[in-house]
Amino acid sequence: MNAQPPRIHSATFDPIPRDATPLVVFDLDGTLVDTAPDLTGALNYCLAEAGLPSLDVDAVRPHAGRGARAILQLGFSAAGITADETCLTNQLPRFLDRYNAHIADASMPFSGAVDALERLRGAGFKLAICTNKMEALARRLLVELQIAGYFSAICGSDTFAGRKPDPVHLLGTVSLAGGSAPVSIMVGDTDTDMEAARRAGLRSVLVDFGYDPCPAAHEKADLVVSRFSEIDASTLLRLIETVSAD
Ligand SMILES: O=C(O)COP(=O)(O)O
Ligand SMILES: [Mg+2]
Repeated sequence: MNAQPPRIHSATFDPIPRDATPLVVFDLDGTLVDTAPDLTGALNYCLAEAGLPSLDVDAVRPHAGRGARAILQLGFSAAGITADETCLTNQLPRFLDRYNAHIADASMPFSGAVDALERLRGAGFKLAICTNKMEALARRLLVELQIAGYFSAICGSDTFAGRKPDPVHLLGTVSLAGGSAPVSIMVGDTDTDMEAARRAGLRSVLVDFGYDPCPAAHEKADLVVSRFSEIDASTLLRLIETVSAD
């Protein structure tokens, strides 16, 4: 059983509805789950089929949040080959089939992530996923990791007409989760996430252990954390109230 939604002391701040349940929207790759190992596995499968050398996971990790095409491009360019659109379009189904079949072989939630989900749910927060992964892949990963049940909505790059940083993606996720933007927070690892939050009018938390915590992402984030233990109910409620009072 979930606890009662925490009280947000918002009486003086328009437009937060008094009875709104706070919502935390998580990015997936590089934020909740370290997906780089299985993305690297799918890449190396394609490279091997093409007779090209494999890449180490550490070489792929900084690019792991940029989608399958970018990861394929990285692998081919490391072998000195410029992969044109036709090459990428040909490789993509192979990559995605392999990834789909091995999506949780070695991918793991980051340290403290599941405890944070448990803690926030216990404190009455709603939780959701807004990822630029395709929705079916995101769902499969979360189910295989046995954490899908935490989320009121799981929205991927193909769920709505736009994807992050298009605010349509984030606002659609908030709406599907039954949340309200003024009491919602985006937690992510890239500038794409921080920019989506800014455009959608959500508070933002940057995890600096993710795949691409660049200076622009730091600049846009309302809060930067280095571990999940820093993400607790009181910190997030304070963030909602503080920014609301601006
Ligand atoms: O797969 C991607 O393109 C990125 O996924 P993310 O939005 O969960 O980081
Ligand atoms: Mg990410």
